Amino acid sequence: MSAALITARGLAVAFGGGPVLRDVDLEVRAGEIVTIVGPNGAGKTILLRALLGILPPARGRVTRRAGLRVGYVPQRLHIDAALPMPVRRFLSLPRRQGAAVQARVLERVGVPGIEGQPMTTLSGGQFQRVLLARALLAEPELLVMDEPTQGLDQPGTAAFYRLIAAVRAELGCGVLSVSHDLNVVMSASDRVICVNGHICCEGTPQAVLDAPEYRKLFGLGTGGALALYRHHHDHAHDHGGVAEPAALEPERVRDREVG
Ligand SMILES: Nc1ncnc2c1ncn2[C@@H]1O[C@H](COP(=O)(O)OP(=O)(O)OP(=O)(O)O)[C@@H](O)[C@H]1O
Repeated sequence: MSAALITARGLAVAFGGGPVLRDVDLEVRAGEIVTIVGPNGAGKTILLRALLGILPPARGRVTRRAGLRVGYVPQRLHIDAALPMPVRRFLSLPRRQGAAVQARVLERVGVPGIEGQPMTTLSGGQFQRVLLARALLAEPELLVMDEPTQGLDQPGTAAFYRLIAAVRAELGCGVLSVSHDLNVVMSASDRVICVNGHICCEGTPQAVLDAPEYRKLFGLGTGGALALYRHHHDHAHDHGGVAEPAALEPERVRDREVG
């Protein structure tokens, strides 16, 4: 197996009120698609930011491979509607990119020829693809994405993840993303990590897909992915004020989704 691109050991992140994330051990290797799932406020974005070195760890260590090229697709990006920002200018932030390079990368992400279109007039799917295009300009060895399909419908989401799979195959990059699209995550990831203030559970989606309980649940809204929690979740949460949402309580989920 290839060496890790990025590794966290005993990672904790704290703000004034105490740790929001603790005891995180993880690594992402070249060519691997790893997806972080978890409830709202679980610390997913914080984890990405700590891995990227934007937030300092309160404890533990993050190691990035020397000279690692990272492409980052942020969760939200507000573009001021009053600011004329055509796609071509956006793609040249922060580094100027030539027309041919821009045309190629837009084509690559499935939105050719939109260089002149203002960012504010793009559809949700086009906008996300332009964000991805900008991240790809870094020729990343590791692509990090924070809820890249937020606001997209199911087919749009599925298409986006198919694109990510193709990009991974082409570039051989590692992909680390946060996602709420739990059913899609199941088929689009090599490994799923469930975070709720710490790593609750992790594993291959296949192991979960093979479980009879999962098959029973699969396809029923978020039921399939919630089966993941049910499958591995064998401990209580009593730490640091991070609440365990009722929606993730295993048996209740089962009753609600199957019954
Ligand atoms: N700058 C900050 N100062 C203090 N607390 C913060 C700060 N940023 C995040 N937090 C807290 O850290 C916790 C984790 O936040 P984070 O944004 O990582 O959640 P998340 O899992 O990405 O949630 P969501 O799915 O809603 O995006 C939350 O309780 C949040 O309130």
